[in-house]
Amino acid sequence: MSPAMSDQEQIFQYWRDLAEEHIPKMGFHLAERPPVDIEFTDLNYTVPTGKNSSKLILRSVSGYFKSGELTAILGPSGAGKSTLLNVLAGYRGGDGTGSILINGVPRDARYFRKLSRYIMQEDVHQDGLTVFESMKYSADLKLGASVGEQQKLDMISDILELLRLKKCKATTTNRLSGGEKKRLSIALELVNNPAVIFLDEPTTGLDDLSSAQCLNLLKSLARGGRTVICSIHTPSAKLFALFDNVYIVAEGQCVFQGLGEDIVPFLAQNGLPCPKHFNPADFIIEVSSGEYGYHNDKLVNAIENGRCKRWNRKPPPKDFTRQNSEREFHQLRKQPDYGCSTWDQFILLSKRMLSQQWRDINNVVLKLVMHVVVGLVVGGMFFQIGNDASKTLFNFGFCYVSMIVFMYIPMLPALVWFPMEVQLIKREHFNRWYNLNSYFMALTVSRLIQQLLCSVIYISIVYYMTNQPQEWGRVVKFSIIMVLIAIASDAFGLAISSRLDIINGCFVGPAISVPLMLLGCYSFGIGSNEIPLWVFISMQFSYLRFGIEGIVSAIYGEGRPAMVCPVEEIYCHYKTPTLLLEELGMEKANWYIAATLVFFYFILFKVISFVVLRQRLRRARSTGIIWMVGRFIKRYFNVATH
Ligand SMILES: Nc1ncnc2c1ncn2[C@@H]1O[C@H](COP(=O)(O)OP(=O)(O)OP(=O)(O)O)[C@@H](O)[C@H]1O
Repeated sequence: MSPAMSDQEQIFQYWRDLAEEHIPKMGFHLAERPPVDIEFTDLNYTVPTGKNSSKLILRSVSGYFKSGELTAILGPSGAGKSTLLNVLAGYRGGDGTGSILINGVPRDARYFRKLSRYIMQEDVHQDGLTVFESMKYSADLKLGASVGEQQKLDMISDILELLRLKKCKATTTNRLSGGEKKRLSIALELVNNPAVIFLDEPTTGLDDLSSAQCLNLLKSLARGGRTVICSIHTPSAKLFALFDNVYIVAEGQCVFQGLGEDIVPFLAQNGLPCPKHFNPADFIIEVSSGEYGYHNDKLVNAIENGRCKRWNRKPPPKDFTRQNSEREFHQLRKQPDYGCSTWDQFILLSKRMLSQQWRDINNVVLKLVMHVVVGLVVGGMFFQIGNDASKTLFNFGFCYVSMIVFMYIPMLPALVWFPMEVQLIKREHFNRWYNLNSYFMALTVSRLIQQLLCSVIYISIVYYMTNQPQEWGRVVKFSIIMVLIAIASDAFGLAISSRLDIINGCFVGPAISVPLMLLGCYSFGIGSNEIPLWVFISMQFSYLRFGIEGIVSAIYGEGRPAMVCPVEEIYCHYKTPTLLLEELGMEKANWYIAATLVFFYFILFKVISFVVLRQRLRRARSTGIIWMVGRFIKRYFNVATH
């Protein structure tokens, strides 16, 4: 060590030399990348906080993040680190202003997303898949058929080796430790060798050793010519020495940008000497938090809110030329948005969803057993009444109960499961794994298979036990309408939960079902002529109305002959099915129309959840009706906060 070095510089040098020995070497398949430098100027970002109010989170910040460097965005809690990262990655951009240049050219969000990856703070992974399978799906989706099978396997092996995940290759993702989950998040995004990697707090929840290993890995990725930018909470001196560039944010403004070891002279120049043996990262964060009085304006001015490059004195890596980068940019523009076609994505996603569903064997068994038990209970309660003319109204009760069973059983799991799934979709879709069309098609198909199986089990039990008409036509029609109700209810649950979180969704879903059920049965006992016009119009919005019409038509419609009146009964009022249909207000009900309308609602709910999800993934603030409905519910009926 040079004797001319200050104490802090010597400490820095010591940690840096030590870290150098631990930086892993890149595998063959993570070849070096041409440089992608990011420069931003006068970036402002505002979020709405109320009807007429907003909050300015980023205030005219500027900065320069070079390729080949590991950059840390540091700052006190709430300073705006994650927001800056989100805006730079393009994850949020709704109400932002300012310029972002990529290699000196204004960022085109669409192309930029092809060369960057964003690793979010939450390590949510696809349950039920092993580490290797997750990597394989990632490779198949992102690289498609353009890369041979053996090449993909070699690449996966390289990445798993680099991230020390080889030993847990066969472990399912839900059994991984926190550090392993974090490394898997990084591994999944390394598959197509991105040039820019954003990471939101990659060391949160990790112990010192795992944090060091994680940052060493990021450093090695940066060495390969990538631009690696992460937000991070106060790192130890040892970790801090790993960063090539640090960007400190306080109150949405930049208070320092440059080499970590230059923080000490920078602060000293501004009359804030860092105590000896004090971690400069801790000190500047304490200063910007106001521990030693208010100095932020002075620091922001000194660093020109990020415009000053004086402290960013590290030369850019030599090996990469801008020419290469421009060539790569040009090629990127020609590349399709996704690694494989919509059809291939659909096949891969369906395969993934189906294997996840069937591997969660406890859930499959629970669903099947539940349908058997409910079937036996309903069948037992309405035992052998289907052809008994003295129990016709009671049998109508069976039809109604079956419809409610097929509404609640598919809807409630969708309300609970989908908000969690949305977090995964956000990550995978943002990082260009697949488009939403193929995801939705795969989701629909994969859920349909289990629903069909469960429906067949329930229907076989109840239809036989309750002695409904043993005519094939009626059996088929009853089964079809029941399955349609089930899939429409599942789609209804997904439509709600694609906008709301679990708590609000579980409140709103059943609450909306109540009027739908009431509208479904409104005319019972009064006949169709007595229905007020406004109720009649409202009834058209209840898919359950068409559901019950379909069930009743299948059982009693189309000229069913008179039922058997038991000898012990003197008089059976509803012996003739047409009389029952009149009293129910369903004399004009037609099974084909009812089935078509339930199917129409299924499609409508699917379209709603698709549009809502697309809007959420785009992260654009719109004034659309769905956004407003979501805001309204969150604002005035948010049971999650009460
Ligand atoms: N949608 C929003 N509505 C209102 N305020 C918001 C919103 N998003 C962020 N903020 C506020 O903006 C500020 C910066 O948030 P951000 O998450 O970027 O901070 P951070 O520096 O990453 O904090 P931490 O280190 O605690 O994660 C915080 O005060 C936060 O409350």
